[in-house]
Amino acid sequence: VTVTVSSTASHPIPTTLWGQMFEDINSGEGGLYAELLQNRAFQQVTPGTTASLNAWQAINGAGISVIKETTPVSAALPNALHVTIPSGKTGQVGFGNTGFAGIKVTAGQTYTASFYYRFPTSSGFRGNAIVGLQTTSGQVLGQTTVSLSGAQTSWTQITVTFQPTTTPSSTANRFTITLDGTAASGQTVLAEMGPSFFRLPGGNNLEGQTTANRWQWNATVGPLVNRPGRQGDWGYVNTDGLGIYEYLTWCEDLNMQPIMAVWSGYSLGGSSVAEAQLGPYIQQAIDQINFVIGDPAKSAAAALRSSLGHPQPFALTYVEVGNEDNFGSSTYGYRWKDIVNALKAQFPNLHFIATTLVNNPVLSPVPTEYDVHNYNTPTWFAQNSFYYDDIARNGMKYFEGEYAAISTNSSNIFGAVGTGRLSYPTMQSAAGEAAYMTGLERNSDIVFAASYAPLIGHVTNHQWTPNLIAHDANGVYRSTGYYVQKLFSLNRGDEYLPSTLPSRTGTLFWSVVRKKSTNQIIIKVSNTAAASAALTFSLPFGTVGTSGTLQTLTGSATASNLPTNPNLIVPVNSTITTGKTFNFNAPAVSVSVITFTAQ
Ligand SMILES: [NH3+][C@H]1C[C@H](O)[C@@H](O)[C@@H]1CO
Repeated sequence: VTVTVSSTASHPIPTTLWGQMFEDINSGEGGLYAELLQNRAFQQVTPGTTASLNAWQAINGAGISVIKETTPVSAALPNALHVTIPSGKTGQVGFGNTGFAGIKVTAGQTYTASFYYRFPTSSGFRGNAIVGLQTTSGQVLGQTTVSLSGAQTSWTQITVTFQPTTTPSSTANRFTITLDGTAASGQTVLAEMGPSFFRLPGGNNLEGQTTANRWQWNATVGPLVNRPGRQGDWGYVNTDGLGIYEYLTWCEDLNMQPIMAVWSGYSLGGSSVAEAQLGPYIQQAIDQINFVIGDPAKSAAAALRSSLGHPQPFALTYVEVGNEDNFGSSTYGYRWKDIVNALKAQFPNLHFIATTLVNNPVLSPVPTEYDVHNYNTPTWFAQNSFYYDDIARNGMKYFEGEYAAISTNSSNIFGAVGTGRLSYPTMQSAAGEAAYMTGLERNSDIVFAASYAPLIGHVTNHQWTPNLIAHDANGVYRSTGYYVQKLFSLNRGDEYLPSTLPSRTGTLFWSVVRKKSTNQIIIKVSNTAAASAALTFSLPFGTVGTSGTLQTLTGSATASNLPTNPNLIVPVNSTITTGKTFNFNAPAVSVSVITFTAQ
C-alpha cells in the first residue's frame, strides 16, 4: 500500500493523550502501596474469624486472635491482635505476617517496622521483643530488638529499622515479632511510562457496594492510625494507606495530571441516593476538590492539604462524576445535574466528565466530556480503529478511560480464562490495541485522553485479567500491551499529519504525527495479520532524513510475557533507511514506530 502524507497538520495533538487508569484491584494493596504487610491493622474484619487473621500466623505456640479492643489505639482502628505466651514455653514465641503472598527481602536495604502495643493489665514483665524478617522456615534474615514493659497498659508506638544481612532466593518470607518464651511465658501482649495523566481512584473501586462502602477521600488522609480502611469493591479490605494525598503526590512526582473521580450517588449494589438526600454527598465532593485545589484560608479541606505539607494547590482540570453510571443511568439525570451545577458554581474552571453512554440519557447541563469504556476482542479493536472518525465534531470531547482486548471469545467477552479470557496480554491483543490507538491518535482532535485498564494486577491474587503490568512480591512483569502503551506514550507528536487512510476492514493500520520541537516525523504501524505487510511511505517535505530509528514489538500471536519468561516479547531497536519515499515491511503481528527528521 502507498501512504501519501500531507505536510499540513489537521490538528494539534493534546498533551494529555496517553495516560494511565488506576484503581486498587490488588494493585494498590501489595502493589503501588509500599506497605509490605497484609491486613496490617485488622481493618474491617470481624474479630475472632479466620479471615481476621489473614496473613498472620502464630510462631512457636503463641496464642493469637483478633479482638475488638476495649480501649482501641484509635477510633479508626477498633481491632487489635491479642497475643498470649503460654506458660512453660522456651525459645522465641510470637507471631508473623506473610505479606502479600510473600515478602521480598534484600540484604543491605533498610526496613522500617512500626507497631503499637499495650499490656491489658500491668505486669512485671520486662523483656526484649525481637522484630525482624525470617524465611517462613525460620531462618533469620535480619532483625533488631526492642524492650517492652509489662507496666505499659496504654497504647504506645514502637518504630524500629534494621538491615537484613541475607538476600533469600525466595519471597517465602515473613515479618516476625517474638519474645523470649521463658521470660514472657504467661504474658498477654496486644500490631518506570511517561504517562500524562492518572485516573483515580477508580473504576469500580470508587463506587462501593453500598453508599456506606463508597470510597471517601477524607477517610484516606492523615496518620495511618486514623484511617479506618473500607471493604473495597474487589473482595478485600482496602487499608487506604494509599490514599488521596499519596495519589496526588504520586501524580506530581511523575508529572501526570490527575483525572479524579467524585462519587456520584450510585453504588454497585444498585442503590442510588434520592435527589433530596444528595446534599451531604455533594458537600463531600466539594471538600474533596477543595482538598486538591482549594485555598487553605477559605476551606478546611484545603487547610488539611496544607497541613500535610502541600499549601499550593495540585494541578487538576478534569473531575469525573462517578464511574460507568450507565449501570445507574435511570438516576444519573438528577445526580449529574445537581452534582455538576453545585461543583461548577464552586469550581468554574474545572471540566466535568460524564460516565453514562454518550447522550443516553440526555443530560443537563450538557457534558463537555464523556468517559467511554471498551473491553472486547483483539479483532474488535482492529475493526473499530475508526470508532471516533464518524463521531460528530460538535465540541464534545472523549476520554477513552478504559480499553483493553481481554478475550478472544466475542460471544463471552467477560468470561473466565479457558473460555477465551486472557490471563495476560498477548502479542495479538497488543497489536489490536495498537491498531485502535492509531485511530485515537488520528481522532485526537476529539479524544483528549486514553488509558488501558486495569493498569496493575497481582500474579496470583487477582480478580480481573488481563492487566497491563503484573506484580508479585518478587517484582513487576511488563506485558506486550505495556510495551505498546509505552511505545505510543514515549513517541508522541504534538500535531497529527493526515495520510492515506488505512482500510477500515483491513489488518494494517498506521498514524503519522510530527514532533515540531525536534522536526521529527513519527509513524506508528500495527500489522494485526499473520503475514507481513509491505508499505511505501511518500512524504511531501523538502528534506527528509535518510536514516531513522525503528522500534518493533513482534512475536507469536498468542504469546505473552509471563513471570516465568518476562522478556519473551520486548521492543527491538534498529535503524531504517528513510527518505522522501521509503519502504517498510511490517512483520506479521507487529507494532512498529519509525522516527526520522523532516522539514
Ligand atoms: N469492570 C471494569 C470497569 C470498571 O470501571 C473497572 O473498575 C473494571 C476494571 O477495569
